[in-house]
Amino acid sequence: MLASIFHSLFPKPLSPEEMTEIKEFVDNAITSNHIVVFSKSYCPYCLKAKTLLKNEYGDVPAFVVELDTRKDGSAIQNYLEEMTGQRTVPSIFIHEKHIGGSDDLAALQTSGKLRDLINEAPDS
Ligand SMILES: N[C@@H](CCC(=O)N[C@@H](CS)C(=O)NCC(=O)O)C(=O)O
Repeated sequence: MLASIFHSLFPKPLSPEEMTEIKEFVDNAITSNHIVVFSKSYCPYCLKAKTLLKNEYGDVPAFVVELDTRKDGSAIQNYLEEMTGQRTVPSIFIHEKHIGGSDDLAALQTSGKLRDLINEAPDS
């Protein structure tokens, strides 16, 4: 218990190889899936975003990465922050475009733009 608190406060620095693996995993997730949600399993904003996507766009599979269930979760979160400027979860990508978090997703849905964004062909 104390050890796990210590390691979460002072994580072991990653080797360059581990960092490369993390970047490849994130970049590949974003380029290979129409919708990607970097999430935490206990996060209410994440649940709201995942529920909206499931209820409204269940036919478009979303790739969900629960950062709190992975050893490399905080390294992924650091990389996402470096890439997008956003540290909070959910961090959502649609057709490789970073659209933000749960509030941004909900605003896009309310304005009617989310459907267009999800339906739009990736290379159009
Ligand atoms: N307004 C943001 C709020 C997101 C938010 O506050 N998420 C919390 C988790 S519930 C967070 O990322 N906290 C920092 C962390 O977990 O590292 C949204 O709509 O996505």
